[in-house]
Amino acid sequence: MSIPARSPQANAPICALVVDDERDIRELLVLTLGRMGLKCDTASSLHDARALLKRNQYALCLTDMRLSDGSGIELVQEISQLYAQTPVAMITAFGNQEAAVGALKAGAFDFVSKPVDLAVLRGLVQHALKLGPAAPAGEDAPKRAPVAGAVASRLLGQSAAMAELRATLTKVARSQAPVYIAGESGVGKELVARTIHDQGMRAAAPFVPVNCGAIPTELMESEFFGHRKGAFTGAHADKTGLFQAAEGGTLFLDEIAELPMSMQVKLLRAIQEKSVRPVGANTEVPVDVRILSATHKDLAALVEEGRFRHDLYYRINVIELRVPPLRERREDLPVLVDAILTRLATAQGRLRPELHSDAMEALAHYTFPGNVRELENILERAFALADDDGIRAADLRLPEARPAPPSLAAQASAAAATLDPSLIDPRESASSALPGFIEEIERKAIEQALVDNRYNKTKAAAQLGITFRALRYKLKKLGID
Ligand SMILES: Nc1ncnc2c1ncn2[C@@H]1O[C@H](COP(=O)(O)OP(=O)(O)OP(=O)(O)O)[C@@H](O)[C@H]1O
Repeated sequence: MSIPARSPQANAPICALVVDDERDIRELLVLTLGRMGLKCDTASSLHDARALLKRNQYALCLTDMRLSDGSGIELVQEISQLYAQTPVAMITAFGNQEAAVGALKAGAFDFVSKPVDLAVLRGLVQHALKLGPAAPAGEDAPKRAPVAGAVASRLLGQSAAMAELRATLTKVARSQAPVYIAGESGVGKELVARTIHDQGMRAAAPFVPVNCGAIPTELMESEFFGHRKGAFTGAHADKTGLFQAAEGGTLFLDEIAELPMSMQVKLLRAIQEKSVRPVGANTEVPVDVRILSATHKDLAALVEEGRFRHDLYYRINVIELRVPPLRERREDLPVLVDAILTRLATAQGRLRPELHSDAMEALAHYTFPGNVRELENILERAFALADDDGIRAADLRLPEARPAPPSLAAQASAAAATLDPSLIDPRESASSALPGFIEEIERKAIEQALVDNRYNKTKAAAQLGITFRALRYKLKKLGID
């Protein structure tokens, strides 16, 4: 079917289709959209909606879930397939998360629950309009937004897996559906989340990454939802939470598996109701935030074990993306190595060193348990050690190229030795000032523990005798990425 191009004239009326069998709701929606400058056609049944869609082109369709002659889901599916340039949103009954998730899976870009909150509805309409001028999700989409191509190129890799991931991201960016990003540590999950944000219609609004494992449990509610002055001891002023900080944009919940059960319930509520209640406040504040989440853990297994709420998993996992480990896409190594070395050289004002073929060969055979982040660390270290002659395999100091791995007991005593300040000569340290010296000891111990535990932070923290959160804090403080 050929779809007429949308009128390029800026002052041509923008048309929306409102589908609901309740007259009052239709009128409310038409009034609200009318105040936003949209002209509306209305349909009270699936049959009428189909007829209108055949004749006209719409910048947006809002449909109720239950229609007299069928389900709104059917309409969502048809619009996504036949009129892909029309964003469609579903109106669902309050608290009916199955319907909301079903609509998103069927291709709706968003949903709004009844009773319709007009502020939420206005936000949704604005987002829908930013999706135009219409371009089908798919191959044409990257050409539409100039920022998209630029950002997509940051997610490097020539493998088929990365090409497929980039193509999926372009489609996913158009939707408002929650995306769950699975993959090992250091594989690029946060970069994927940023790319979705940057390519989507929320790009101009904030991208707020949150490490769920780094917030102390007792502060979580206030961090996420904010608080009112006087809500608890120490609440000296009103504080905006992370949801409100991400207003209009994206909240990226990294390490979501670390959320305590009590917080999982509250998070689910905020996501479903699209509103938050700051600690100490009497009223809810509507929020318009897209939720992306990630963890390196097997979330489905945690759900099975009863350690992660099934309903929250179901809600955040409308679209699941898997970022493959680096060892499954070794073709990406040359382009990644090239980009990382160029970045290091530019940052340090040095010439980009040559990577000798023996070094590339060694990288090609290495398993990269810490994925791209580990590759970055390896190259950074090699870059520091390399002379004008370039980087050779020995400069990489790959764990597997070292002498036979020590036993666990030997590893433990080696870690303990690294922690023993008496074995480190402060005169050999880059900084002989006490804070710098202590930091250096910490850095060495942490780096060693990470290598010993194949970049598994939970195990590294256990080896170091500190909590996972404390390790995350120290990694951030010491700038160990
Ligand atoms: N495909 C890629 N192209 C370019 N850089 C990448 C790619 N994948 C990862 N990186 C880089 O590797 C580093 C680690 O990536 P990122 O922080 O996104 O990983 P992660 O999976 O979120 O890690 P963690 O599980 O530890 O939170 C970052 O510096 C990121 O820019």
